Amino acid sequence: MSSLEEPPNMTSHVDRIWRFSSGACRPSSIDEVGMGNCWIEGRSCSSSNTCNEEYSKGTFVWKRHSRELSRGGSLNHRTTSLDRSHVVARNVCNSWHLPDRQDVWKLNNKLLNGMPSYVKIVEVGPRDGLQNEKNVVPTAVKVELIQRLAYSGLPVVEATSFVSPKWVPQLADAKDVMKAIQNLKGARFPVLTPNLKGFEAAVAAGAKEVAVFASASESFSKSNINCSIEESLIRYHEVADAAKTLSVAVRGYVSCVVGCPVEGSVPPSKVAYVAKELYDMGCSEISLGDTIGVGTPGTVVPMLEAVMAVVPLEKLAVHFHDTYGQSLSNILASLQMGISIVDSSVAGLGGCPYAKGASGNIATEDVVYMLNGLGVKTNVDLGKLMSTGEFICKHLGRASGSKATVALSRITSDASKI
Ligand SMILES: CC(C)(COP(=O)([O-])OP(=O)([O-])OC[C@H]1O[C@@H](n2cnc3c(N)ncnc32)[C@H](O)[C@@H]1OP(=O)([O-])[O-])[C@@H](O)C(=O)NCCC(=O)NCCSC(=O)C[C@@](C)(O)CC(=O)[O-]
Repeated sequence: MSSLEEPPNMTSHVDRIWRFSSGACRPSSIDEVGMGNCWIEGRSCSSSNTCNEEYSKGTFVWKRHSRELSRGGSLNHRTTSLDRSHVVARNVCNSWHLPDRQDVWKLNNKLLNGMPSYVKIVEVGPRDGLQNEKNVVPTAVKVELIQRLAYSGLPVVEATSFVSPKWVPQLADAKDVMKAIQNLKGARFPVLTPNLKGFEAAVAAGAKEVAVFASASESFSKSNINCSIEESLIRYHEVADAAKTLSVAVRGYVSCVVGCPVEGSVPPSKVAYVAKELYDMGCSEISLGDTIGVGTPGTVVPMLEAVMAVVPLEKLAVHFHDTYGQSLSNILASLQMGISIVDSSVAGLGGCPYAKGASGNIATEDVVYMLNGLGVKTNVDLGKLMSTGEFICKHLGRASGSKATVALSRITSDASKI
């Protein structure tokens, strides 16, 4: 296969490590790496160095991107707070995995057909992630997590929930969290509100956006919010009306869009009904949640078709839990159908306290990695995001649920040993 035929992200793992291992291509100092003098590209190699030659003929795609990044992108920023492997990781994330959309297009015209050029990622880790933690995370850690996520370039970071502290004690400090992020700029910080009481408390605490959460399954509605679907819609009408008066945007979630832990499979018509109700009452965005992560493209596509028939495509978001490892394929199928808003959780944190056995959301790092590979813009800095994931995982005392983070960390730690 010639280099032109080779898909940009298909370089073998071993080959990549070999390239990293090439001693002649190593940076002579951390500055050299940090300032974007990308050593992988071989610019700092001598002319007799094979590495230079290899990259000039084999990796035209990322090479052009390295140049773009060094002009205005994050490779130009001198990083003092990150250690050497972080900087290396950043270079890897920001150059290697950013093919030119045009080139990918030529190679994979069919795959990219209909796909958006920009995807808005809604980070739900501080809410969906931390609501399910056994131990309550200190407020200061939550606040730092939110700050770091916003600093990574995420446009929306769901911050917390104004729900009953008896039901979800993990987020009982919602007011304090909101107070601490009042002056944080660069992202929007919606919060969950299950009723008017929660909405009023959220607005009083400074929330400018809220989210209501209904279910397409009667049983899940009962166990999650202690009322029927219809009762929940009445409550959410009240919230939506109050929000309209205050010009507060409301996002609407629909849970159990393909399966329910109690009822099993959920018909697409039921999902479409709840989604339309939420949309009609004034929700500006409808997020479709596969709460227990059972969906595959085989069930997700018909569900999306049903919802797209009643709610405008641009108002729809997808929210996949990764219990069965299907999230990325479901996201890809959703993007191919034109969806351009994806929910995810840093380090794959989370799960729903009322859906036993459901694992966390798909890791934001893995979504960004895939979108970078597709040449779809997110404006998220994968290096900063990965170090945010490390920050929260360190605090929680567990490994990251992001496969991209695990793989990239292994590569960079191999590189730093050389
Ligand atoms: C909905 C309720 C409140 C009903 O709870 P309830 O017990 O039926 O409500 P109630 O009206 O009888 O009130 C009981 C007590 O809660 C208080 N209360 C009532 N409302 C509030 C409030 N907003 N904030 C604080 N306190 C509240 C109320 O004042 C009262 O206090 P008491 O008189 O006993 O001292 C409860 O069931 C609840 O809080 N549930 C939260 C469930 C939750 O947060 N689930 C996780 C999020 S959903 C999710 O993860 C799915 C999603 C969105 O990610 C998408 C997906 O993956 O599918």
